[in-house]
Amino acid sequence: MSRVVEVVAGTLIDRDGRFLLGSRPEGKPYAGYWEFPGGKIEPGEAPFAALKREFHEELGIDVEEATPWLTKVHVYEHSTVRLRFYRVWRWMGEFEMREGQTIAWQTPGELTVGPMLPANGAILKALELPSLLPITCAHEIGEEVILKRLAEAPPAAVLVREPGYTREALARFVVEVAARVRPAGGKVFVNADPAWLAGLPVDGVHLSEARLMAADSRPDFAWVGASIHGAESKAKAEALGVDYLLLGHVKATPTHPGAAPLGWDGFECRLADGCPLPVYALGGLAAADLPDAFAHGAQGVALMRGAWR
Ligand SMILES: Nc1nc2c([nH]c(=O)n2[C@H]2C[C@H](O)[C@@H](COP(=O)(O)OP(=O)(O)OP(=O)(O)O)O2)c(=O)[nH]1
Ligand SMILES: [Mg+2]
Repeated sequence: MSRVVEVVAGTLIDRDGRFLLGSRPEGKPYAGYWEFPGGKIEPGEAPFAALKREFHEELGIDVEEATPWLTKVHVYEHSTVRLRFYRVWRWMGEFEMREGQTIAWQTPGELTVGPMLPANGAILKALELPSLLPITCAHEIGEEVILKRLAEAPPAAVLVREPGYTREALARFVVEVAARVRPAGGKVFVNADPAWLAGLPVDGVHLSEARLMAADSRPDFAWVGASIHGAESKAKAEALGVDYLLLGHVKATPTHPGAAPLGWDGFECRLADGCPLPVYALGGLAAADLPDAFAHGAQGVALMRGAWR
């Protein structure tokens, strides 16, 4: 394979959750296509330094706080690129279109500009996912408290996971969850045999690591998630075209008594070389762990007991 061109790109996220796209200027490959601002890393340059330089050169703004996100290798006709996407949380300065480009603030899932650079599909989907993913544990704390919480504050997405439930019990609970979450625009994912979900009001299926490893094709749902523990299942999830991953456990949790937690360094290590999919950190975590999760490349935090306290 020819040399891989190292690229950084940044997703600016504003207070309303909108993100910034720019059009590629005339004279470059894919001129007129839309992209996240960024560009090639210079020899010897650190990725974050390259991100700051590119934003200054292209938009005249200073990136003050950014965290690493997805990493994606894509083969174009003109070159093979390794794209390191960052989420940019804070910046200073007024926008100046220094390359004659156009910019547009966009709402996740409701793009009004196009076409987008072909490598960017997974990142657009990741932008539709929240930072916090609550996971149900009605088998431990009862359904009532969970359904009450969902009604009071419907989350942007919820993962139903009820080991030990019969097919009928799970179906009934999923309908109750969906009735509280979906009218507010939230997504319902369910950890179950995909065949159990036919006809139920769900947005996605979540595959346990065992189901992921046994799957020979992507289940036919708008969203497919998977739990992974290491490189083998991560590779399988990428090959299957999964949309998001859960990786843990980061801290000690009653779900896995006796098994040593990964810690944040272990979590990051499992994603060595980056991951083209958004990854939620899981296991003994709370919303207060979000800054650590972002700093270690996570999409956010998946909460089980911590979501319902
Ligand atoms: N900036 C950016 N580049 C992307 C994205 N998606 C994607 O596939 N790419 C590819 C397109 C290009 O092959 C490469 C970025 O190179 P570039 O031409 O923008 O590089 P640059 O800003 O340093 O420009 P130049 O100085 O080389 O003209 O990465 C994206 O979202 N943002
Ligand atoms: Mg550029």
